Amino acid sequence: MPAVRIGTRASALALTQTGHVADDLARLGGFDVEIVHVRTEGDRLTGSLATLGGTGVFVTALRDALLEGRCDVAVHSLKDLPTAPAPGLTVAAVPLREDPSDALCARDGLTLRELPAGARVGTGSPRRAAQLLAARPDLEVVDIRGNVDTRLGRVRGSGHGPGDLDAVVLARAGLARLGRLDAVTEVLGPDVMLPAPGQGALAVEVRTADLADPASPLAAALAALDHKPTRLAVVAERALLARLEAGCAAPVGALGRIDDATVHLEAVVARTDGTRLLREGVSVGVSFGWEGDPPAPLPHPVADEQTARSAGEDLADLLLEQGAAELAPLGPGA
Ligand SMILES: NCc1[nH]cc(CCC(=O)O)c1CC(=O)O
Repeated sequence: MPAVRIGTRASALALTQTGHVADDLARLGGFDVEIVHVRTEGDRLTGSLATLGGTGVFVTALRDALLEGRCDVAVHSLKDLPTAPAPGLTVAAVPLREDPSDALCARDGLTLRELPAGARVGTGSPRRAAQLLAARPDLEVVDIRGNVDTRLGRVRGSGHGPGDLDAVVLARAGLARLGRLDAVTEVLGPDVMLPAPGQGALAVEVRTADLADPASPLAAALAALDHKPTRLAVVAERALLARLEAGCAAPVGALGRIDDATVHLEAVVARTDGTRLLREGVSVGVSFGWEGDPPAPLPHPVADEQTARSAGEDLADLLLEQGAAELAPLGPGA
């Protein structure tokens, strides 16, 4: 049986995500999968995520492991992946994404509307803070970080931590993967909170050289794992982020959806205190790249990705025309 080594961070979330991809690769390509643990800078640093500066703290060590041949495949949370391409590496699969929503995990089953005035809500994300405060200006947003269990433990009555908060906001997808949907008291719809670009999706990255033969077992298994509508949605979301020159800590939300061969992309740029939100959307038809007679699927839907990318760029330009850069810290060095 061909062997493949998958690199992962050692966090519970990374391990479950990697485990799912490992199972998929074993099923699709009959691989003997070995899991390799890689320690990343993001696991060591303890400061607020918003103050770490720069993007991709969770990603660099995994990419180094790939480039140095210590593993063959790396699984990332797509929202943690910088938008700049990594020389020598390719995201060969974006599997079907989970519900990309954010989720409120509050004490006593409370929803966002039901939280009392002045309630303390924990998040380290300026995007979540801004949209929370836009919906409920009376809340007190508390900057927190740490893994999912640490954050859930800070909710009063959770029984697992100090309980100094009334609620926290986390990605629903991460909670689903960890089997902790029991903690969710409200899934925040896109009308209230647009997720981070790429939230809920995974990126399966490999050395570009290993894809040279598209018929190789690894390339074929990755092509089968790739979910085209998810890929087009995240390409649009990430093109917007790149055009805005916004990092993962910027108060920018975006959600792409594919429906009837159309990419619908919605985005928000916010002032972190929630006093101003700019929200816009675009819809652009995509071709699904069927070719030949009889039609055969293209293995690499290049044309579609270009259309999805320009949807993201056009929406970013629209937001910039409306003053996005005056609201939020965007641009290099932001
Ligand atoms: N930045 C941390 C991170 N990276 C990916 C997820 C959740 C899973 C996902 O979005 O795919 C999380 C935790 C969170 O935001 O709650």
